[in-house]
Amino acid sequence: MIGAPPPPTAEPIVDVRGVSFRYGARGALENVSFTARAGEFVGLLGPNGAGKSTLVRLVAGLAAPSAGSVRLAGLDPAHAPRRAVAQVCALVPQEPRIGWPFTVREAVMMGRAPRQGLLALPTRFDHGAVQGALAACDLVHLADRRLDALSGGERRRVFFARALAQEPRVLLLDEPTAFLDLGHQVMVMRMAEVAARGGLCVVAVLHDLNLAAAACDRLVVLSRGRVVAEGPPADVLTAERVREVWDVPVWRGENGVTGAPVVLPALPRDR
Ligand SMILES: Nc1ncnc2c1ncn2[C@@H]1O[C@H](COP(=O)(O)OP(=O)(O)OP(=O)(O)O)[C@@H](O)[C@H]1O
Repeated sequence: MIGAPPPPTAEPIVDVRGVSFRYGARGALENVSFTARAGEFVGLLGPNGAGKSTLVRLVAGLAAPSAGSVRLAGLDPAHAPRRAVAQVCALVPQEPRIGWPFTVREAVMMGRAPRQGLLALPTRFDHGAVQGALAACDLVHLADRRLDALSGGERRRVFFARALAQEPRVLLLDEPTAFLDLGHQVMVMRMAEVAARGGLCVVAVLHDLNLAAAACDRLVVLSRGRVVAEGPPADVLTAERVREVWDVPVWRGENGVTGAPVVLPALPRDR
């Protein structure tokens, strides 16, 4: 963890209260409440199908809750103008899509759209934001490469850079470390931490409990559409809770270098 999170008294910029959501007859979220503040890095954890992506989509305004309320810097994101929402919040979805003929630099420049006038040429501020995002994501050497000539992991970094170039107040990341090698997993988590320490509110869906424990200020655990735990990583990631929620017996220890909690499956091997 880099530096300290904001005091718990700060106003939440993401404020989800008593939210439920259904896909047709199937309930995905049930009475979920959750807040996140500027300067905070919050990890959303939970097994497959727990409702994490659905919650992120509601915060980004891509869907409206069937009950309860979502506020994003005071906006109702499902009903506010998309441009106003995009000036506050950038989402890096699980499987971002974009037309292939673009270069990395052009794709990252798309993040500037909510800040540009219709048909206006990019300003030096736009170019500066794009260059900064490319540098932060270790993409400068790939800037003129076409997206279809990148590996899956490289493309994920491009979408992260596009979100940073958007200069949002809230950064929503859905599994930002999927398909990345260990070095780039750590790089992305550090970028998220640095963004939070710089004043962004960062909310990331994560499956790697140990990366989440090492980097996040606070963890929120979803299970079957409900919040079942919330708090600092060391309090949330107990062996009992991981076994209960993920249905796997684990060994719970501590990273000898950082002090962060570590959980590893504790299944005896069949020999
Ligand atoms: N488009 C959809 N139509 C119908 N049901 C859906 C749809 N998307 C998700 N669901 C269901 O809603 C529930 C929550 O899904 P969601 O994708 O939010 O879970 P998740 O925690 O992000 O899972 P994962 O870790 O597997 O990505 C699951 O039961 C899922 O099957």
